Amino acid sequence: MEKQEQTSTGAKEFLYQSGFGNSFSSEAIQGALPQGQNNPLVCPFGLYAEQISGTAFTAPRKLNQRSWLYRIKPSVTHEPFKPRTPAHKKLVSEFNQSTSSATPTQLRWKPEKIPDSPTDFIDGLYTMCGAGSSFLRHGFAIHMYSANKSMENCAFCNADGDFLIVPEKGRLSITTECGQLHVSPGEIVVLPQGFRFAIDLPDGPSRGYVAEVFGTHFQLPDLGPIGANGLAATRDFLVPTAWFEDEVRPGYIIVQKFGGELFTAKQNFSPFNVVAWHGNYVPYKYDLHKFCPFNTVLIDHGDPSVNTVLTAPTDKPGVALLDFVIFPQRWLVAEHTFRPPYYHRNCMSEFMGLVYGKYEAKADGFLPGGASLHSCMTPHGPDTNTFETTVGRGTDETPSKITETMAFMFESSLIPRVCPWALESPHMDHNYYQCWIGLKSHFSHQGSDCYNKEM
Ligand SMILES: O=C(O)Cc1cc(O)ccc1O
Ligand SMILES: [Fe+2]
Repeated sequence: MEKQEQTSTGAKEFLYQSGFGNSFSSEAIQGALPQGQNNPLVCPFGLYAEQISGTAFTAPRKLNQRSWLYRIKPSVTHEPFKPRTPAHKKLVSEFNQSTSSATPTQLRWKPEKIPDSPTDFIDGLYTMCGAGSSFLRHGFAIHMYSANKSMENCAFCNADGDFLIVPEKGRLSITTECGQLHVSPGEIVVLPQGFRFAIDLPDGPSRGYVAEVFGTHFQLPDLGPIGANGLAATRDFLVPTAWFEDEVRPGYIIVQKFGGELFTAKQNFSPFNVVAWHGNYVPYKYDLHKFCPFNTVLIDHGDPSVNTVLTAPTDKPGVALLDFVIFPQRWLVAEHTFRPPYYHRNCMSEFMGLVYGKYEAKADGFLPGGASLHSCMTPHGPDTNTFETTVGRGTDETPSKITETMAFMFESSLIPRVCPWALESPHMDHNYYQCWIGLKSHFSHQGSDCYNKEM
């Protein structure tokens, strides 16, 4: 099924296909997709057939991902890769003592400024933290970006892993080999390992978050007792339709991220020259406002896993390499319950960001474009203000709605190491711990009606 994207601004509209994990197909020129076989001796219109494999050839069928691209010239038609100069010094794909530090401290960052000098998505991308190794195909990296200009005469290709991009400010107009996607704050986009893409900034400055997973791909979570419906619905995932340019582009550069280092290769044509394609290895976007949350309807604060949009699994059942979890608008109806997140320590590590609004556990200090990290077993929870005002309200059991907010969490079973520039960042909130220091003892042998008394 193809869908026309609705835009109220009159911006260029792109066509999308809908679904998750489907076998998709698309042709920009009718008849360009070979029928009945993948590599005919001569492809329609003289195109080259090229496969992109996102899983090992022999991966079980239900996990196997690959697509066939029919293009004007094959990707291989370029000069040798050379290290990009000057080197990008803030990208990491192997986390060890020489690249990053271990710290159990609660960390929080204020939003990064939009750069003054011309900076595109590639130059504006920097790794915050991560674990494991892209070389060993197990691990993840969390990056952020702050950019003010479109990529020009170049395409990016990430050989290390899949990018899940969460824009917080400014739309992204992304050209991929499968076609184009518009991604606004409040939407996310997944650009799987190996696809070439170029990011334009139609609104100017842009900022956001990126989760990168090594060695696996995002999938929808099982719904268990929730049943067959709810959370993110397959039909709300949008995949581009074939779009190509048949252009000579002298000095066009492919920038390849390989082991966290950037390499460049020159070619004289646009890599967005795929006239038709089919397969199940594809870039896609999803509007977080379409998420159908499930939650408590009587007592207690449920675990945030119920808000999982996408999960990148490990080999251990139920244990994620990286879960993408959201905290969207929703009704709170629990009775005699402390409704904000509980105080907790978690064997999983939690990196959080905020797309807009306020987060229910933090009255102040956690801002759109900012971030926090609570690593394995590091205690955290609502700040003093949130606790005092919630408990101070007493047994207010009327339903209340959390509105106009979109916070999210990247949660991993691997323990992140933090990059030096993130630890030394001028945006680091060195007073973060203060948000809990004011939590006082309300303990009383007389019972629990002590909250409104001065302690
Ligand atoms: O720490 C956080 O704010 C994220 C979180 C939210 C929640 O509702 C329950 C547990 C949890 O880790
Ligand atoms: Fe948490």
